[in-house]
Amino acid sequence: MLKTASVEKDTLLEKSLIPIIDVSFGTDECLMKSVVNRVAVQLAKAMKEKGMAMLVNHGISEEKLKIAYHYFDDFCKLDEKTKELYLRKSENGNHGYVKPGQEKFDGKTKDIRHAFNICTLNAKLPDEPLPGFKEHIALLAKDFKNLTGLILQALAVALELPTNFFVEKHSHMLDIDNETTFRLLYYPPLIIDDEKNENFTKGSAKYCHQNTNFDETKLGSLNIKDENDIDETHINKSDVNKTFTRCGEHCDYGTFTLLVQDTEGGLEVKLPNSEKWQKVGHLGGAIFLNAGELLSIWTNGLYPALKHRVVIPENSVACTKGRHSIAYFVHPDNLTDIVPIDEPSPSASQEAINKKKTRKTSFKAARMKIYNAYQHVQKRLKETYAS
Ligand SMILES: O=C(O)CCC(=O)C(=O)O
Ligand SMILES: [Fe+2]
Repeated sequence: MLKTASVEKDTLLEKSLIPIIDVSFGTDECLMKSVVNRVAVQLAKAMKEKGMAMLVNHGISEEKLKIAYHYFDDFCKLDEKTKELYLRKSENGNHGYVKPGQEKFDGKTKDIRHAFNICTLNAKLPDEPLPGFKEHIALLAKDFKNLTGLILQALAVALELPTNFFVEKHSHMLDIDNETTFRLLYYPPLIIDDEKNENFTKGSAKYCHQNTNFDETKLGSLNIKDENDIDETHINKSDVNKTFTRCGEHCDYGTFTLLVQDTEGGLEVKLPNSEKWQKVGHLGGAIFLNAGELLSIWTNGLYPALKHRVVIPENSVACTKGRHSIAYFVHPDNLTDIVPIDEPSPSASQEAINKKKTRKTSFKAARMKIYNAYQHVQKRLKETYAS
């Protein structure tokens, strides 16, 4: 059995049901090629059967991640007025701060978490109140971008396409004309109220100030120093995962997502062709990779998008600890046509289209769904932020 840092029992990691892929690569080109080929074989199996994998030896240092978590804690601690200056505004795209309760990933349940979407490093970032924020995020984002390059190559090799097939379609990540997003997340500790707490207002979530002093040596015990040090969110027992949740069920919209979490805290998935929610668990230092909707459309469902959510954990240790995560949502350049790979794109020559006429029915069906990457993500974002 795999030794994980899970406090939850019965996790997919514990049961060795999540493929673990070693992605260590150096700067040597020959070595890199052989790593791409090996990762391609493992990724093909993982994506087909599970829609997910855990990446290890990826080279992104724990230290860099921790500093990013701390920066985001400091951001969440700023007064409301300052935070408002950085709010995500739909009319300006996806960039910016998202307050707890502002998103409903499943369309009905409010997500209790702070999020900061970074779509480009040239957009407004809290460098003034938090000197060094931008510089640090830029370094970390570069690491995620490099790792993404390797995965995009491996995916192409896995699908017997030219190695740079996907790389070329993702040439503007974190730049203009591309919706790739680096997202900082903080899930506050939760106090589930049994209605005996007199500070508790029935049916509402109350946010206090942040606890930024997370201390790994306390893993497994409550991360609460004293009453004044808690960013506690009280919620009514009957509202748990009904009115409020940590992140409602959804599939990510793009090609794939890379996700790191500092601690367990309710991440669950539905394996392909299963309706059962299963706990992921926690493998310290690993990066969780999950397939998104565009990869699924591109591969005609061969690599299904992974349904996932973050629930309010039943386990009181997992529940009363704050949780940090960072998601790197990989998106193709906006004008990329999203057409199943074995179908000609609308911009392909008439000759190529004629060649495919024998498969009239399936092509017709695919054409009905043709849109570019930008149109797809905009449609999905509208659904997520509809109040
Ligand atoms: O924080 C997590 O573990 C998952 C977040 C997530 O799925 C999302 O923001 O799309
Ligand atoms: Fe997600």
